[in-house]
Amino acid sequence: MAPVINTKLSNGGKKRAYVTFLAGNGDYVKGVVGLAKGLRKAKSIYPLVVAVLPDVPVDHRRQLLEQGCLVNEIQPVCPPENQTQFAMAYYVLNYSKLRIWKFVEYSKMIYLDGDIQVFENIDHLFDLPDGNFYAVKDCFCEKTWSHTPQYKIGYCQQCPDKVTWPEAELGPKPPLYFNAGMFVYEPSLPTYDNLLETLNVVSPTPFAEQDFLNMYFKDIYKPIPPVYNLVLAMLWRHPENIELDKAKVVHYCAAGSKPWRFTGQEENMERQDIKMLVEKWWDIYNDETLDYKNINVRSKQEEEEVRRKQQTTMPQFFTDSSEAGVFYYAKAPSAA
Ligand SMILES: O=c1ccn([C@@H]2O[C@H](COP(=O)(O)OP(=O)(O)O)[C@@H](O)[C@H]2O)c(=O)[nH]1
Ligand SMILES: OC[C@H]1O[C@H](O[C@@H]2[C@@H](O)[C@H](O)[C@@H](O)[C@H](O)[C@@H]2O)[C@H](O)[C@@H](O)[C@H]1O
Ligand SMILES: [Mn+2]
Repeated sequence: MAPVINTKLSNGGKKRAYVTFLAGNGDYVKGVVGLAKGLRKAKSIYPLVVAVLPDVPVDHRRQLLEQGCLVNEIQPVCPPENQTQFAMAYYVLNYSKLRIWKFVEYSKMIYLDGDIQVFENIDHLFDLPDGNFYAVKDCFCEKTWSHTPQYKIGYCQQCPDKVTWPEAELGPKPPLYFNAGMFVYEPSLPTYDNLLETLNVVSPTPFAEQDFLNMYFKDIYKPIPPVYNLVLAMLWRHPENIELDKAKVVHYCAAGSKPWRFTGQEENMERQDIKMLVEKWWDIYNDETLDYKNINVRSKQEEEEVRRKQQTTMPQFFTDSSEAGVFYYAKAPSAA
């Protein structure tokens, strides 16, 4: 089922933004606050929109607004009645992510899970050619995949030559499959309507909306490098494919790796690289200089400083104003 291709002009002068998803009254709000501060630290120029389900409490919404986020309430999306055993019971929540295709005030958006941190600027991804769906390839080796034929024969797209896909027994090799914790997409009402119509006629599957999005966008999916979504399990499943110091985006999706509830008890959570990444997440979360209110204060002080300097005489080492250096000062930070 090919998606309705975006017929809108490539940007039509419309806006761009990051978008994440928040449900419930639990601790994922910490993840979103951390993400907002991380985008600010990475000097992103785009805002962070947070699509919140109605059950997100006022206090959590206030925290997000105070961090400069744009809070959009969305209605839940429930898959058709089903007996599916989701890989994680709460994955049924994640179908509500599909509402972000309605945010057509934006020409292009980058979706990021709330358990993702952006450690380096990735704004350049907004300039990827329109008409495609960009995301990082997932891995099939965690036991969350034990229900699949890939897992059962030890096949993974991260190392396609390790175990040859047995076409005779299992049919054609599965198409490339992305992790839906991060993707670059174009909001579109026709696509949104078609997504929801299609959802009503397909049976839900263990990875919920991630499976659904992979099926829906398989014809226009374009893989991007793992530096844009380091799925933590790659560190022990496919270390040969990862250069940790080059990771721009880290996805804390391995069991036990959510920084705000990290205990270090689960399998692989004793690893030094995991502990380092969790600490890096907390460094940003706890950095008060990254709070939206402080950033604004600081940029006003910097502008004041620049104005004061500009009132002084032109430094003698400039022969004339044409050589005068342009005083650079911090632009007002993005809303994120
Ligand atoms: O109780 C919850 C569970 C999930 N989420 C959102 O749904 C996303 C997907 O869930 P999660 O990241 O836990 O899935 P994983 O990537 O770990 O499989 C999260 O990042 C959050 O943005 C949420 O807000 N509240
Ligand atoms: O609702 C399904 C979820 O599926 C994905 O998480 C999974 C998946 O990536 C597996 O491949 C990994 O083994 C596992 O660790 C990881 O949690 C997305 O990250 C999440 O946003 C959401 O779409
Ligand atoms: Mn996630």
